Amino acid sequence: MSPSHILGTNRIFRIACIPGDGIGIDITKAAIKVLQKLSDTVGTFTFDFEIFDWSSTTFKERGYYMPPDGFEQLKAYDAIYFGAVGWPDVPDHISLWGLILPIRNSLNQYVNVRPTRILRGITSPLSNCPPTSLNWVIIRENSEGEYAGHGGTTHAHSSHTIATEVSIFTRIGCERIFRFAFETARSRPRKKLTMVTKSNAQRHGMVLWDQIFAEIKEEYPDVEVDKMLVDAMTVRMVLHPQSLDTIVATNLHADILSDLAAALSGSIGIAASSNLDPTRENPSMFEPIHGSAPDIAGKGIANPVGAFWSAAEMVRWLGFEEAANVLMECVENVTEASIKTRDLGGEKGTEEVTEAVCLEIEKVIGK
Ligand SMILES: NC(=O)c1ccc[n+]([C@@H]2O[C@H](COP(=O)([O-])OP(=O)(O)OC[C@H]3O[C@@H](n4cnc5c(N)ncnc54)[C@H](O)[C@@H]3O)[C@@H](O)[C@H]2O)c1
Ligand SMILES: O=C(O)C[C@@H](O)C(=O)O
Ligand SMILES: [K+]
Ligand SMILES: [Mn+2]
Repeated sequence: MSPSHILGTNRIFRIACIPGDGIGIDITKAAIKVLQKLSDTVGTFTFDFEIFDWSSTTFKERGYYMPPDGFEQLKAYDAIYFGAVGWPDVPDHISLWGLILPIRNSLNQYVNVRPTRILRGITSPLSNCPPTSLNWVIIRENSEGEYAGHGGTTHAHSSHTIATEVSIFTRIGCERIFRFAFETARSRPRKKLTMVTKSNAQRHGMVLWDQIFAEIKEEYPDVEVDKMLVDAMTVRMVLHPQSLDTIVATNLHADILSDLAAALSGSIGIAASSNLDPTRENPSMFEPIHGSAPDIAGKGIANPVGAFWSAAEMVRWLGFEEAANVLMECVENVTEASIKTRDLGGEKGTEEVTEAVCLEIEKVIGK
């Protein structure tokens, strides 16, 4: 341990980076560059990045995404930065279940936080939607529900093939995600939480979900709550975005709603996520919500903004709130100056946007 670490003047954080596949590689490189610039310029923390080559490419060579001691390796780090996993020549359930889902599960990252707002210089595809009208945080249950992985297939090779995909809702799983969601809602000015469900059609797990929400809300009398069926929620997000603030939803519902939220705030390429272990016993993992985007991979045009926003959330989680805010200010100075990729109507490449953010960091912090 360095003397500065002991004195606390320069905290050193070990970051495990898993770029993965496709544009995951480009945007992780961009995020590392910006984080490096931020730490060099701020001077109170340092990142020690280690790159893990766990991807669909290495899966095809070695037969596995993560080595058997993969989780143990990750536990030695302060945080994980993730790009994306998935490539057309590997079935998507193999890649997801080979890497990202087991990490979320094994490291107890039971919360996925997905903030959405309209950044400066970006316009929503919704007409009449100023930035003040769309400012949400989606809290995604990240450990069970429709992603429990329970089920199976029998009677294959017959006309009676059966496949089940069993959703699992547990009391503990529901209680802990709702408490996190209420705490998030309470920490925001509007103190407002919308719970998303589908308990009209799904009469067991979703009914338990609703029941436990009703119990936990008694602990938070200062938070205003309402409840939406997920289908109607899509309509409300589009037609009355200003009526929403903090949103809590199941693993699958929030997965879908967060892509919609990203599009409504301008692009899937700007949306961030934090996979958190709120107990802090294990490292948390930060990644943009988008995937490997095979259609644009290798072209140098991936939007790195979602990767930068995720990096800012990592900095915040590690305790440097002010530096996280400065990073977001710099990112928004760049989008406001119209230095944008094609998905946002611009013409810049990933590297040009990255360079612009680095220059902005020097300018803003150097002031
Ligand atoms: N957490 C993850 O690692 C994760 C997330 C989503 C999808 N996936 C995987 O990624 C692969 C592709 O999935 P998909 O096509 O459904 O979703 P995707 O998010 O990769 O792409 C959807 C569309 O959005 C565009 N897009 C995505 N990110 C962008 C960015 N940063 N800049 C500009 N445009 C961007 C893509 O070009 C594509 O047209 C699949 O294998 C899927 O399983 C992984
Ligand atoms: O389904 C998933 O969780 C993978 C991906 O779509 C994501 O949103 O991270
Ligand atoms: K991702
Ligand atoms: Mn998704």
